[in-house]
Amino acid sequence: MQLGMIGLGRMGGNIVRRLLRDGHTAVVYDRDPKVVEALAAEGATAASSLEDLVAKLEAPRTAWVMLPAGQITEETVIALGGLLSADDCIIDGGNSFYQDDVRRARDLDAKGIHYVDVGTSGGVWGLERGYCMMIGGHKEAVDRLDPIFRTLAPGLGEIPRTPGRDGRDPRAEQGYIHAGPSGSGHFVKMIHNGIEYGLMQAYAEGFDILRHANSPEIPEGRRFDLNLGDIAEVWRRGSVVSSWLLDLTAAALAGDERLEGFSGYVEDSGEGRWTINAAIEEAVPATVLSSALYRRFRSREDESYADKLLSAMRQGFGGHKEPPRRGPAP
Ligand SMILES: NC(=O)c1ccc[n+]([C@@H]2O[C@H](COP(=O)([O-])OP(=O)(O)OC[C@H]3O[C@@H](n4cnc5c(N)ncnc54)[C@H](O)[C@@H]3O)[C@@H](O)[C@H]2O)c1
Ligand SMILES: O=C(O)[C@H](O)[C@@H](O)[C@H](O)[C@H](O)COP(=O)(O)O
Repeated sequence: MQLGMIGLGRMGGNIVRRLLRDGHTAVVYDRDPKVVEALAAEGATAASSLEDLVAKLEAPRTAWVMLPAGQITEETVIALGGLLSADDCIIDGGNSFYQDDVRRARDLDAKGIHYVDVGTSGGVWGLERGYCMMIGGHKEAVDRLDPIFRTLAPGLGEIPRTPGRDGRDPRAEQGYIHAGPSGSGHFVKMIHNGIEYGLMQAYAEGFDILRHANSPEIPEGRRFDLNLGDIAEVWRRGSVVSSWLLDLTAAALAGDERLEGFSGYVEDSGEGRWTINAAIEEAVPATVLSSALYRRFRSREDESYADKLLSAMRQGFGGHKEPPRRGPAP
């Protein structure tokens, strides 16, 4: 099948590569001509603009947008909407806010253009492992794009089949679902990322406690100098907390247990915040996910005004002086 790809960064470039490997064809555009040239050398057709990309696609056309979410994606979807015709399809595979999808799908529907939102997970490993996809849109469009999704998905692989799923939609165990109408794909991906924050935070805190088990504050007879790399490794094998995030943790600790290459400033791209907004709207308690999000905010402050205020109040009511700040653990 033929696909137009706009945005050839860490995700879009490898998605195209995985499609080319499986016999699909691609017309590719990025504002950076160097990445366009690189993919053209691997067999894609280069486009020099959105107009050129649309002109090089055969009808009914499919254009996959894999750009930074927000304004850039919004402008590109609007521009494509002006260039494409009825029965063409726009896919947004980035981490867009699901309410934007609902609006865009409604606007494009008026022109007969399909809009499909694809929450895409797998990061830079997707080329080899495949991408887990959570898809929203009209059945007609999603079914038409099935050859693309089938190639991009991981497939059954070595994961044992879940008992009791016979007769259910086989796409889920291949690594993709049609979640529902437009917006639902990104809604599911949003919650996936909210969970991602919580899981990451749980591992981070657990390993931090292990690391401080030799702290001078612990009575001497029960201090432990633990090998975190080995603990991460052994937990990967048969333990209850094994997971891909733990695999990545083990790899990071094997490389440099002191994590010297990181400052610990943890960004967020929005999905965690939207997850909490959804929880509030639904009145669903999301204590772990909220606290993981707030911990990221705290990670960006060397000195916290709130913490200073805590110290000031404590000193005020009890005369408690701040002890000298302890340095980082060895
Ligand atoms: N990196 C990940 O692990 C990951 C995983 C899943 C989803 N996503 C989402 O996928 C989308 C793309 O992520 P990425 O990691 O590939 O980003 P990236 O920054 O690696 O790549 C973005 C690409 O878009 C190009 N670009 C920017 N503005 C453009 C414009 N106006 N027109 C054409 N090209 C333009 C850039 O030159 C770059 O090549 C984002 O929405 C992101 O949230 C990322
Ligand atoms: O499932 C995935 O492949 C990741 O979740 C992916 O979507 C990406 O790495 C996030 O955008 C990072 O999100 P934050 O910047 O919010 O941590």
